[in-house]
Amino acid sequence: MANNIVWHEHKVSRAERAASKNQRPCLLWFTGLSGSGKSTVANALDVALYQRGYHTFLLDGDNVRHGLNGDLGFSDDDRVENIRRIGEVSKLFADAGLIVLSAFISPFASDRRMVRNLFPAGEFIEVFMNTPLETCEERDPKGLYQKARAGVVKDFTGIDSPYEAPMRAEITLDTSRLSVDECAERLISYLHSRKLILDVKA
Ligand SMILES: Nc1ncnc2c1ncn2[C@@H]1O[C@H](COP(=O)(O)OS(=O)(=O)O)[C@@H](OP(=O)(O)O)[C@H]1O
Ligand SMILES: Nc1ncnc2c1ncn2[C@@H]1O[C@H](COP(=O)(O)OP(=O)(O)O)[C@@H](O)[C@H]1O
Repeated sequence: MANNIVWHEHKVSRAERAASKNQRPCLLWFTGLSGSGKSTVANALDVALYQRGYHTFLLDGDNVRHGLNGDLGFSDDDRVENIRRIGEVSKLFADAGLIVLSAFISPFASDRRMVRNLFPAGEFIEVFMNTPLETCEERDPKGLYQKARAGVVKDFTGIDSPYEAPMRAEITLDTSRLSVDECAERLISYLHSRKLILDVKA
């Protein structure tokens, strides 16, 4: 596939780019059912980091599926390709020195492992939104569970398409028990404790 293509080393390294931002590049990978709070919590963390002066970028399921992955649906194969592309894009943003927040259902453990393996140890942080299906379905912010139960939407995660829960996520959050702010605080504390952000300017 990549015949006759030579990898170019950049003159400015990812570490140098990140050091000038007082942070280490990393990827926070939010995974969980639709309605589990991935977007809401990722956005809250994004705002909190931005307000403290860190450089971030948020990639979100619905938005990426409008553009880059507009050709993909929700078959197993399309979900695999969706996550493969997003993993590569996340890596590019991290190479730019950013703290990347990616919020996708990413139902298959093997795909999440593939993305993890693109990153140096400690720079892929799996955030498992372990909100019970009942709560997600009760919230049903987009009315999709109702459509899935009625058979109007097919292959819906948690209903007629599988979700493989992470076994060893770095962080697990249940938004039926924690507020948005509590979730964001836990994530900030984690980043701080791992020295991924160096100086919290609260
Ligand atoms: N069949 C089916 N199953 C699951 N989700 C569906 C489906 N059809 C549409 N949607 C909407 O698409 C959003 C999930 O896209 P993702 O790219 O995160 O999915 S995946 O990681 O490829 O499984 C998901 O967004 P979130 O609710 O934010 O998770 C849904 O709004
Ligand atoms: N503690 C909480 N954390 C995150 N979302 C919550 C919480 N409590 C209620 N919600 C609501 O649940 C819904 C979660 O939807 P969303 O963030 O889009 O989830 P996902 O991106 O996983 O599909 C939103 O309507 C949000 O306002």
